Amino acid sequence: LTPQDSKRRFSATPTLSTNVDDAAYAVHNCADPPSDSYEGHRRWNNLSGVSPSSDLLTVASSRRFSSTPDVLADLRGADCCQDEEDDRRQVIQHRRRGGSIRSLFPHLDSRPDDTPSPSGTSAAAAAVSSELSPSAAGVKVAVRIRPLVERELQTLASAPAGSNSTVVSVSSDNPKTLLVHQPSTTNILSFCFDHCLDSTNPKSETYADQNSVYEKVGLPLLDKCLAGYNCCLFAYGMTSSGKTHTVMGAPVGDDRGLLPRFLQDLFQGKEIIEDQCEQLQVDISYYEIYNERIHDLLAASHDKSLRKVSLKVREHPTKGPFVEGLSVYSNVRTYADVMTWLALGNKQRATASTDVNQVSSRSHTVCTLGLKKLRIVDDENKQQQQQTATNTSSSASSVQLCISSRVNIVDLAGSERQSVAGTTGDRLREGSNINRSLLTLGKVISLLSERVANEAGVNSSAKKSNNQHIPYRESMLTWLLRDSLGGNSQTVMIATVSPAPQHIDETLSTLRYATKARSIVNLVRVNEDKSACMIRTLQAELERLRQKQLASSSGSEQSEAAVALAQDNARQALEISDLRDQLQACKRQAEELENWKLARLQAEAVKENCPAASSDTGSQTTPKLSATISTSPPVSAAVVNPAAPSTPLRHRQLSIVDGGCTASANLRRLSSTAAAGLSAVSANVSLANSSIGSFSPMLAPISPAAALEECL
Ligand SMILES: Nc1ncnc2c1ncn2[C@@H]1O[C@H](COP(=O)(O)OP(=O)(O)OP(=O)(O)O)[C@@H](O)[C@H]1O
Repeated sequence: LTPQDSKRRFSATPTLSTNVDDAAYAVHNCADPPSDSYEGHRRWNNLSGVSPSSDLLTVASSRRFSSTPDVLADLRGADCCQDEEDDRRQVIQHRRRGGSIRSLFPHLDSRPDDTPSPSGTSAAAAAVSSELSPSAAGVKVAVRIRPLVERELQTLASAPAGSNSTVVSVSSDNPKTLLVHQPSTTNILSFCFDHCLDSTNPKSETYADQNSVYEKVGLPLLDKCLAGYNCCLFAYGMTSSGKTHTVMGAPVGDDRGLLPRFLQDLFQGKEIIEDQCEQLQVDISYYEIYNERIHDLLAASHDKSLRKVSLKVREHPTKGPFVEGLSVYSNVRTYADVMTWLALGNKQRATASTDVNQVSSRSHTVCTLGLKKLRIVDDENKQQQQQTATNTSSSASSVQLCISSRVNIVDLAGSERQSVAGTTGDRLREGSNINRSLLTLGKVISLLSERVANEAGVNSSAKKSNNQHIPYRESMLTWLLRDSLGGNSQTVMIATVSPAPQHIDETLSTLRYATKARSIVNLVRVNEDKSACMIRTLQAELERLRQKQLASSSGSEQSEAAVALAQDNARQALEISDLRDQLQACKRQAEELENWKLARLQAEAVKENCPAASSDTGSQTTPKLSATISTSPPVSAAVVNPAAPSTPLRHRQLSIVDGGCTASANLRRLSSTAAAGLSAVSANVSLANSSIGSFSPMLAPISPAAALEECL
């Protein structure tokens, strides 16, 4: 960093007493975004003056330590608080704008919550087991074409007229197809990838800036790692093709690379997750593989000898290869904190100038983020746990591990030709080591893609090469990335290429590697703690039982209603039966009336045709009634009540009406002999001042003679 640069950049803060403050300012407060990536490079390297405090050194020796605010404050000064506030404000603003958590982080939906499905435990258990069982996930490949750089433009200026300035482009027909124009043969080769990102011309509509690269490549990985999958992103390409620009870019501003953007969103997501009774614990480690040796980039020491101590790779029986003694900063709280660690690592990584790249990475760097999603168990849940797990009641913790994942972001050193890079001495040795490890990486990729082809039955020599050994341990890089290549990881390769004709061979080589990498299939699964999984299943079971109990209690309410309804029905049935009885009675009355009419018609017929005979025969068959009306003056109307002949005669009454006066007589059966003449009076008729309104309206008033006839 030249004094002029420094003056320009830090003009806003005239008195910065320590290098630590400079570093913090460079990371967090640079108001002037870098004009190009080289500027960005320098900005990261500006942190070379960071000299961590002795406190940090003491903690660092224990290798695993927490990323406490004091430690970070030592590294970057007090300005951090402002950045934390900014992060928080961003999230709050998003919420105020009505933005939902889900819209910002769709992955929050991808995990099944604890609410059991109606079908109960079996569904919950099935969901749990399906998450834990591995599924196939192909390695995704994105290719990014960087713009021509100054050096390439100069070379082109001296090229013969009419020659192509760029030989790599994205097909206008298919955005996933990359076209390479071979200048020597005028052939056009096409390659297919998951994303083709053209960053050659900022004025083009399809220009892929840093943000669109992040959204296409980084954001899906963020979703995956928050859902509990291990993830890996590695940038691959020749030297100076734009790997570091893509992964790191500048620490601030629009030129920020994929990793800072990823971290920013991760920490925004952390805030949101923590609003939901969950915690997201983020650990960070950062190392480089330089000349096949591993250096801890976060071994924050001013002592250079300690900083460059070579660490060893060991094999954990279940977790696989790991770097022994690597510093891991646990529980990093904010984006500002994590950027401080990243800045420290970037300024410690090995870079040097070559003929093709002024700031060429001389090592592969691996930034590893360990994520742990913890659930804060409330008292109710705790009680439930105590009930289910009787022995653990005293040790029930208030925090429960749900899922964990590991993210490796790898910025590989670029392959280089000695003749082009113009390297000698240390640079040459570095270059050959870089090439050797990249060669092993290429071999591993080739063998893995062959294995996939064999399994698919594409390769004829299937049997032979299916069991072929994959030489992961031939280089540190492939050994440490074993899980990312053919293991349990959602992996993305971002291949960077230069569009310049003079790099066409390296470009084609990169694209062929990328094509092979794209055919690798990993077996991925959610890293969920088994006990958490068990607790989740038990909670689902408990909830199912609760729901069942709730349903049965609401069932008893229903049965009460059913009883009331049944009683109602019974009441109604009784009423119906009453009505039916009444109807029957009415029908019977109607029948009696019919019968009576019939009898009357018969009597009339007998009287008209043969009165003597009829009386003889009638005396034998039908008992007759007779009455002498001895009223004076003679009555004008007579009514018999009731009219039905089936009613016993003694209950029937003859009423004789005359001008409002009623005479009534009880009818008596006469003997058959007496019945022969109507003169035999047997009815006692008395007059009374009573109304006849009580008589049935069914019987119309008729003449006294007719009334008597009816009685008979
Ligand atoms: N997309 C881009 N837009 C603008 N400039 C870019 C882009 N990609 C790369 N560059 C420029 O190209 C040069 C080389 O980029 P970078 O250092 O990222 O390459 P590299 O692949 O990491 O190289 P090495 O392997 O040597 O480290 C830098 O000056 C950088 O600014």
